[in-house]
Amino acid sequence: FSPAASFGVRSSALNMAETATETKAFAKLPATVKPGVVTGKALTDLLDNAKAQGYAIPGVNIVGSNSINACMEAAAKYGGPIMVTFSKGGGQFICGKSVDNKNDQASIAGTIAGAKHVHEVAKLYGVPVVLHTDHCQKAWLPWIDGLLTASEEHFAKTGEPLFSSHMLDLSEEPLEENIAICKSYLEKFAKVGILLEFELGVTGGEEDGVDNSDVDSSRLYTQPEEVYYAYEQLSQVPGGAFTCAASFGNVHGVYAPGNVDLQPIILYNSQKYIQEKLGCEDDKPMKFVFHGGSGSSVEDIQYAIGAGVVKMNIDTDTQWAFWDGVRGYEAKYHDYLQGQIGNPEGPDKPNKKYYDPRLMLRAGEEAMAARLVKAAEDLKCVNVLN
Ligand SMILES: O=C(CO)COP(=O)(O)O
Ligand SMILES: O=C[C@H](O)COP(=O)(O)O
Ligand SMILES: [Zn+2]
Ligand SMILES: [Zn+2]
Repeated sequence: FSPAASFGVRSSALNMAETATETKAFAKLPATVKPGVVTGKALTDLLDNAKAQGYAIPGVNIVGSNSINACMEAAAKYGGPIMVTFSKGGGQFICGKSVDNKNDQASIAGTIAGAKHVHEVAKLYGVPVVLHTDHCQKAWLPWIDGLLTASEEHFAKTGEPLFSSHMLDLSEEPLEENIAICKSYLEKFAKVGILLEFELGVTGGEEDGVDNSDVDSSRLYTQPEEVYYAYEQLSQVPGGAFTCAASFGNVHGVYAPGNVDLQPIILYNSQKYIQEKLGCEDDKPMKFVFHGGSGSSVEDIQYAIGAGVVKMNIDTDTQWAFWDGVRGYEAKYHDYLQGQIGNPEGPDKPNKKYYDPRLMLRAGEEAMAARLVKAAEDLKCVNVLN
């Protein structure tokens, strides 16, 4: 099974250029996966490896260079890959909230700026980084169109797209329309080696400002027939690579115990159904994505990995971690942070060394990175590089 067989096709001139500036390969990962941004065939190789070895990669929502760097710092610590994920709102935030976002211009510019930051620095962290975008409903497709144009330009220059993968979340639309739009985008993505993540069913809680807390609970649980329909349709795209965000009761956010009823068995049932329909050897033909990872139990997470989950999204818990780091900093240095001058050491003592924003932001980064190391442990994504 190799839906992306044609990814990574490059001109021989580009191949020669790559040999000249050779980057070291990782011992435990396929040779195509190198430090820096991972796209095309290298990405499908990485996900195949995750599926075969039984680990999943953290997909982390970021909002700027602090959270992006915390992701890469964590990946270097736990010794595994990371997926840096831009939401439309996160991209807009990187551009700056004061900028008019007409026609998604700020979201597009900010997401590209964030991606370029990663392209520039990722190799210095020595880890494979997947550049991904999060939930995109139908009305937001112009955001993805802008990013696709940037990837096409990047591909023309370098033979690789700017972004590794995009999620299209058309689960508000009827299944046939959802998959038809996904298919038309996958045709464009495949030409430049971008992977598609599509969604079936609804992620509960809040999803990019859409409040799904009242949806009929049956919509929170995807049916195996829907997964097979999507698989069968999207497999028709030459060179297309895709993952599926199926709903098994996932909810964005963290709630009091008893409010979320995860049923990852749905993923097993879907795999079994597809395998029977296809008559294939692979007992996990679909690569699944676990949304709403925050607050999930290690048991549910590892069960889902056994059913073919290769990525888990985490946002709320890393938001909390970043804040908790800042909060801890403020608590520790409270008496040095009440004015520019004057602290417990004397009324004339300057406090510049305490209120420099880098100090509290660094505390946030450290706490976020520590939370991501824990996530990677839960996902069995530790020490998979060498
Ligand atoms: O699914 C997510 C982003 O798409 C993250 O969900 P959580 O905020 O629940 O971790
Ligand atoms: O599910 C997580 C969302 O994609 C994050 O969206 P947001 O940045 O608009 O909060
Ligand atoms: Zn959705
Ligand atoms: Zn999500």
